Amino acid sequence: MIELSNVSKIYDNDVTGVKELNLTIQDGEFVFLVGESGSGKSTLLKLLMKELDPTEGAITIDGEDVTHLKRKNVSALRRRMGIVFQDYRLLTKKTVYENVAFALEVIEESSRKIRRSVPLALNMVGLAHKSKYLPGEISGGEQQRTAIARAIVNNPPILLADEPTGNLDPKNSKEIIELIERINKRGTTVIIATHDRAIVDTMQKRVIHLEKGEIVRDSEKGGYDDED
Ligand SMILES: Nc1ncnc2c1ncn2[C@@H]1O[C@H](COP(=O)(O)OP(=O)(O)OP(=O)(O)O)[C@@H](O)[C@H]1O
Repeated sequence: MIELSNVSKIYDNDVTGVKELNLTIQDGEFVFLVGESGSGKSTLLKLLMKELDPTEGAITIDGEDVTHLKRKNVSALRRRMGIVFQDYRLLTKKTVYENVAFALEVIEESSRKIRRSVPLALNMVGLAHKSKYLPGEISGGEQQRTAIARAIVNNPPILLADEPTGNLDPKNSKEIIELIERINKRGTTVIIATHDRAIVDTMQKRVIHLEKGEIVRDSEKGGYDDED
């Protein structure tokens, strides 16, 4: 369970990122964060992945207070999170297989575990047949699927995604969201920041709407613009 209690982030230039957020996300939930550009979606994700510390308030993940963590504890927390970005962030000189394997190499997993886990993750995202390709040789949708394989290869309980379909056409966007939904159905908690109305409207999941850093709507199931 992820809990935010009265969480605010004020940037150094006095700009409010998010303000007095109170939020509980249960294990296994699928949550969309929506709102205009600048409403605080990325700030909230960065607080969860501990790229930022809150100015005020408290964050707990699975009962552990993670409001302020030392660097080595941030690494331990990140092992429990898969993270996906709009721009994929793949290593351009490594193959699809090597990009996914790299996520395990940096946490010093055994080569046996890597040999076993990488093909499973690539199968999950439907890319086993492209494992020897470089990112520049595959489509944007396939690059994002590679990034998702990298994010889930260690079976993290939480998957965070910041505009994962932002660079994709509607068909690829739908495929990516359906893939993330399959990952969610295996039990992973999913939190996605998005502008993509069509996706949010189709999926009918929990929607948290931010405006100027504040939560203005939290619907258990709904579309992008639904009233409560
Ligand atoms: N590093 C930073 N320093 C100062 N202000 C920032 C910083 N990052 C974000 N902000 C400000 O915090 C507010 C929230 O930004 P945030 O990036 O969280 O919004 P967002 O909803 O993710 O927007 P987008 O959809 O454009 O990514 C904005 O006013 C933004 O300008």
